[in-house]
Amino acid sequence: MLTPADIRRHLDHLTKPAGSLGRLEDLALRLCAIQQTFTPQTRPRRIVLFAADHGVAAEGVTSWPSDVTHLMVRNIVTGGAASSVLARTTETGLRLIDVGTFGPDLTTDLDPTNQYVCAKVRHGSRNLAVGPALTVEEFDRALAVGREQADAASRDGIRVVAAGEMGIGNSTPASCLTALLAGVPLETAVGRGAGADDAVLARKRDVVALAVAAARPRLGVDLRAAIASVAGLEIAALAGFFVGAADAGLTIVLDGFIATAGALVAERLRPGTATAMIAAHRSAEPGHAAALAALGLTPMLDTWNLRLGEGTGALLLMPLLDAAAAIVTQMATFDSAGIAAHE
Ligand SMILES: Cc1cc2ncn([C@H]3O[C@H](COP(=O)(O)O)[C@@H](O)[C@H]3O)c2cc1C
Ligand SMILES: O=C(O)c1cccnc1
Repeated sequence: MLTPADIRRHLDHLTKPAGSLGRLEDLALRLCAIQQTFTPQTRPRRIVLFAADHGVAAEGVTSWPSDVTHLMVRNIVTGGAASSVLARTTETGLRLIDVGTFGPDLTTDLDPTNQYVCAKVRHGSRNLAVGPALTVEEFDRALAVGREQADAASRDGIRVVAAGEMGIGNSTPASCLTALLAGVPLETAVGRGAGADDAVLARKRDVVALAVAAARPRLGVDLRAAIASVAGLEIAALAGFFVGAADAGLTIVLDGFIATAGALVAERLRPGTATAMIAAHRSAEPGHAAALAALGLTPMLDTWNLRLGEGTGALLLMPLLDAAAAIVTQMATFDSAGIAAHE
C-alpha cells in the first residue's frame, strides 16, 4: 500500500526543491495514490457523456427549451460541441449515451460514428415539482446503463475515465441532490445553470425548496426512493458509471456541478467511490465547492469560471494529468543525477 507520505517522499527525491511544482505535485500525488504506483498511466482514456431530458423543465426553471438536449446530442457526436473539441484536442475517446431524451433514436443517423448509444430508460424524467421524477425501478435501470459503460471502458483497457452530461433543466435535480445529500443550504445549492435570469432563478428556488422538503423525510426510510424522486436519468447513469469505474480500479476525473451530483449519489450508494476521483475544477455554480467538500475532494482548477458541464472541465484537466504523470515517471532523482543532499 502506497501511502500519501510514501508518495510525497518520492516526489521530494526528484531533482527540484520540495513542493516547487506546486499543485502539479498534488495532482501527481493523487494520481499515484489512486493507481497505487509511481508509474501512473493517463492513457488510453475516455469520456462518457450521458444525455436525458427533464419533466421539470416545464416549470420554467431553465431558460432553454428541452429540444436543445437532442440537438446538442447530435452536435456532440458530429464533433461541433465544446466537449467534442476538447476531447479531440486532449486525445480522449468520446461516447454519448442517450439514457432518456425526449428526442428520437439517432442510431441509424449517427451509426457510422460508433460513438452513440441509444439506451433510453424512458422519454425524460417526470416533473419533480408535482411528484417523484423517477420510480426506483427506472432509477436502477439508469444506474445499470452507467455501470455497463464503466465495465465496457474497463474491458477496452481504458485507464482514465471522465463522465459528463447533457440535459436541459438538469441543474434543477442537481441542486435538489446537492441540498439533500451534501446538506448544502438552498440559497447556495441553487444557481443560474445555463444562464437563468432572476425570474427563472426565483422559480427554480421555489421548485427545489418544495421537492427537497418532500424528499428529505424519506431519506432515512427509503434512500433510493428519496434520491430517485429528485434525480434525473443521466444523473443516475453518472452515479452507476462512477460506482462501476471505481470498482474496476479506473481513475475517475470528475467534472462540474451536475456530474458532482451524480458523484454524491454514487458515494451514498457505495461509500468510498470518491476515493477513485480527481476533481477537475470548481464550477461557477455556487453549490459546487460545498458538494466537492462533502466528497472530500479539492478541485485542481479553482479560478476558471467554467459553467458548461458536458465533461468540459474534466477534459481541460487532461493535459495537466499527463504532465503530472510525466514528472513522476520521467524526472531524475537527486541520487541518479548525482546532486548532493538537499534536506
Ligand atoms: C447550448 C447548450 C449546451 C450545453 N452543454 C451543456 N449544457 C449544460 O446546461 C444544462 C443545464 O442548465 P439548465 O438547468 O439551466 O438547463 C445542461 O444541459 C448542461 O449540460 C448546455 C446548455 C446549453 C443551452
Ligand atoms: O458545472 C456544471 O456542471 C454546469 C453548470 C451550469 C450548467 N451546466 C452544468
